[in-house]
Amino acid sequence: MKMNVTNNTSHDSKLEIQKSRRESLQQRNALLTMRLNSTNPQRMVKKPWRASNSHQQTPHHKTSPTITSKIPSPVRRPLRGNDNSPNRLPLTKRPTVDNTIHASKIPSPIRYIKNNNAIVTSSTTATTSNVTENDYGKIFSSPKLYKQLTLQDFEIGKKLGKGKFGKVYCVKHKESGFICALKAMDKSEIIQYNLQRQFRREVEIQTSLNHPNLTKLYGHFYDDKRVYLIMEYLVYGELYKLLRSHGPFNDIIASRFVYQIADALNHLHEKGIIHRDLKPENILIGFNNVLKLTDFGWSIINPKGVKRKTLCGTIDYLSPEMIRSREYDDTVDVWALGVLTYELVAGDPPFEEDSKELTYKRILKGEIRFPGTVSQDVRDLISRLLKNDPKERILLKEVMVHPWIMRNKPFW
Ligand SMILES: Nc1ncnc2c1ncn2[C@@H]1O[C@H](COP(=O)(O)OP(=O)(O)OP(=O)(O)O)[C@@H](O)[C@H]1O
Repeated sequence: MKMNVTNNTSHDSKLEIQKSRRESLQQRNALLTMRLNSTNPQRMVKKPWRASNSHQQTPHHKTSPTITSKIPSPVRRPLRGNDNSPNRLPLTKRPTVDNTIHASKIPSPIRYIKNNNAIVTSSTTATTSNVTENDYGKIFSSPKLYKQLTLQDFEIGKKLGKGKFGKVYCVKHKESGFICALKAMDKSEIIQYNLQRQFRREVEIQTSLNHPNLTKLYGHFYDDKRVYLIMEYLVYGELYKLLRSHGPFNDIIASRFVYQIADALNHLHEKGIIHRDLKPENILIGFNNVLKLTDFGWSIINPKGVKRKTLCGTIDYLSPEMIRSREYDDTVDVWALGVLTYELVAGDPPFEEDSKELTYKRILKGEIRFPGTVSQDVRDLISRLLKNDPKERILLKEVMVHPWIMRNKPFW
């Protein structure tokens, strides 16, 4: 639901906004309840969203994509820690995620850009909760409840996915009816990989953040075997899967996505946090194509001016200074945003090669080859983000007002 709030908003229109926000929360809960119960909502038929400035659409653009259940998951090469580091994680392929409900129950998020009335029509059979967004955080941060939370407080729904250290489920908090994502991780594995400190840091950082484009962590609890993270539930899953199934996005969609991630990164940097693992796998999609950056496992609180040296991230997204083992700062996220922007409009990362060594070589060379379908405006932005010298990289605030963004913004 798109709302324009101006400074002169009257009391009445404020009430109107609050009301529509509440309604949209109820709609959200209704859809989530449907998904939790795996009921079969009517297929929501909507006009495919078309870009009004169609000249900007790439030949790859499809107007009505559907997320398919079995999306081939090309090998990504996560790189975690120095080769000698005890914390180095195995360089494994990302696990395949059971995405069946995404495919069968809920249409592509892209269709929601201009037409989200479908949420209303589809929710008639579902039960709704009266919990408002502000209450969500309170439910789990209330000292009384927080201390007492156990797995029994949740109704466990579908498995949403599996990460290296745990499984993620769609769950309903029985008392409030609030639907969220619950990530369960084995304590023994955290200890085995010596990740206690990293885990604690991830929880601390993510709990302290509050931004529309960052996945909220409402709280956590544990039992003898596992620790559980209660997270905001992002109904459409990973941006990576959408990109794989949809192909490159047109400028209107991609610019909106890039704007949101630039905003999220800017917020993190203002708080002195570097994400260090930006990539489409770590971006989840909520209602109305709102993107949420997630996975703060490699984030670090980094006071301004302090440089870091740890090599981390994913090979295709590594910055030249990281590859050269030089000191770096939050501009590594700006580089990664350049790689992400390229991947969104071209379909693949800019320096992708068959081997790690060749990829490194291409990153260091910094030569960007654009497919003919990529517009001049976005080429300009990508070139400014992917500057070899970190000091020359465009500021995130400038990204948000770059001509590519500004020209496409009216069509979001
Ligand atoms: N908040 C969420 N809402 C909806 N789906 C989620 C949420 N968090 C995770 N998922 C799904 O569960 C999958 C596993 O997530 P998880 O965070 O455990 O692992 P990961 O990020 O894929 O890998 P890693 O183990 O490297 O962190 C994700 O790929 C995503 O599809």
